[in-house]
Amino acid sequence: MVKIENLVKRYGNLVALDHLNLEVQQGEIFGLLGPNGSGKTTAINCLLALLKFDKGSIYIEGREMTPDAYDLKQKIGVVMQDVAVFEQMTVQENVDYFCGLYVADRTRRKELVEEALRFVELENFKKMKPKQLSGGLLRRLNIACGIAHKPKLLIMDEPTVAVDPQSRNKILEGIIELNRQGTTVIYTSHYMEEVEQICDRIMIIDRGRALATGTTEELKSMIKTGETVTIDSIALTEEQIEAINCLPHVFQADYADSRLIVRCEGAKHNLVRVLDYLQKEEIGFGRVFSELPTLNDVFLEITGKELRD
Ligand SMILES: Nc1ncnc2c1ncn2[C@@H]1O[C@H](COP(=O)(O)OP(=O)(O)OP(=O)(O)O)[C@@H](O)[C@H]1O
Repeated sequence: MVKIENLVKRYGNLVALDHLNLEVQQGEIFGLLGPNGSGKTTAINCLLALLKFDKGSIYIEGREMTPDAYDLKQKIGVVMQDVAVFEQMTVQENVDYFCGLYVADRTRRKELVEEALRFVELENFKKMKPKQLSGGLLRRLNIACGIAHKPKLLIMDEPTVAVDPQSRNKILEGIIELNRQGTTVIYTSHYMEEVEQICDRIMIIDRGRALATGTTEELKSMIKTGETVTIDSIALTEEQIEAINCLPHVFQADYADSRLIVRCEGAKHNLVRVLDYLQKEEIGFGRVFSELPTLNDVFLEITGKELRD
């Protein structure tokens, strides 16, 4: 449904997108995951033909996307990072305005606006002005404005930034429901948990480059880490850290601020082996936990830095 080939975008000397390739299939929720400044918004703005780029091409439904490809734009819904609504209009008037950019027929539009307000659960707020809404409700209004015309392709750029957990869950559930109804979704975020929760496939992006693409399982299977054991409130000597590093299936043991983090390959009894060693050496410790790999581990192994803020 969407194909981006060799996209290069520079802002002066800064290369914001560096030969980015991306393909989104019809019916999927595709996640673009990367830290702040990695190029997600730039990619979206190029995709929407809002931004000129230096090199590459963009196709939607097999047709080249250009600023005047109005019939293609008709099929797209956009929810940008910053809430963009009219302060002087009510909730209902806002949704009607944005829907009106695509749907001229008033009767049909009335139905669509009501449906969108129901979908984001803002029916009881429709006469209110945006400034009377909480942050979470305002986000939901922004979403209603983007989806009312029933786009085939919905592009959402970090729609949950600064949203309370309850509204965030509602937004994520809403995206899954829209997808069930047939909408293809491109979703950008720097929150690995929510990308993992809703996306069928994920592209990890950093410094404008695609680092890896696949399902969550595929991405996690690309890395060495199979399990991470963390032990708090522990005091270790250099020799003991080295000994832990040499335990079977351990490939990296880091110790800092009284915390030991042991990265192991996927194998049985990793935690037991570490604890056995500590017991044998009579080393005391506090909280212990073991985690399966996360997308942060994928990012960390590929880039050497954390995805988390
Ligand atoms: N208009 C601009 N002029 C100059 N540099 C820009 C401009 N817009 C973005 N950049 C730079 O391009 C790079 C990519 O930014 P972009 O906003 O696309 O990243 P992002 O992944 O969407 O991050 P965020 O989540 O913070 O929006 C960053 O280094 C950013 O500072």
